[in-house]
Amino acid sequence: MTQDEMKKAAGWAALEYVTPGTLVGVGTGSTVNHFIDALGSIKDQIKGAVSSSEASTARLQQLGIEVFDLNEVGELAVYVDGADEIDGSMAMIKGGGAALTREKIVAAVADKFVCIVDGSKTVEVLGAFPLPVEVIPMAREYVARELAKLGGRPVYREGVVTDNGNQILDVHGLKITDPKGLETRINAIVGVVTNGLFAERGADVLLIGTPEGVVRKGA
Ligand SMILES: O=C[C@H](O)[C@H](O)[C@H](O)COP(=O)(O)O
Repeated sequence: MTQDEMKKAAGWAALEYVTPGTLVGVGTGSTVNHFIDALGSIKDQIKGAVSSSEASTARLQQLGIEVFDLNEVGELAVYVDGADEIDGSMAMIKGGGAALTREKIVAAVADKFVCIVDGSKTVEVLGAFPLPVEVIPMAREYVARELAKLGGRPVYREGVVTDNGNQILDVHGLKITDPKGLETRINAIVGVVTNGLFAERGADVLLIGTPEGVVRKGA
């Protein structure tokens, strides 16, 4: 079974968490693209979606799914998204696709976060995947110096501009023993828009695509 087939299995399994007649929060990335395709198969049964990126919006609309502005809707029942890493406490590193800020916003208004991954994304300790940090462009080098003081090695993701017009620093070499504490600490650096630690608001349900089938954790 290929990695993409495992992502697809997890993406389609997430349909179970979609309630007919509701709006669905939709994340970003190659795993979520499978979920979007799955949503397309039931598009007449849902009200529409709230999207976390221009890329997901385009894919949703291509399938005929209406995309709503978050400011025009209330709470969402469910948010479905992938992750770059997820640990046993359901804390995640996200933002490999630079969509972390809008993802964190949509996740914040959802009752339930359903994380969909292939088996390579589950880890004991977060941090082997470089931690993405979205920064206001003029603050990039200042933020990089502050991140270095925390023990990381920030690398500017050259050529990438986020949907919000900002830049990304990928922080290598962090030992993330306290995900919630580090999430709060990095967000307190002036010029940081968001960091890719989703620990304060982790996942509620984890669907892992494996060669033996989809493994579920949480409820
Ligand atoms: O910014 C991107 C998102 O956080 C993605 O959810 C994450 O990078 C996982 O993406 P993929 O499903 O492509 O591995």
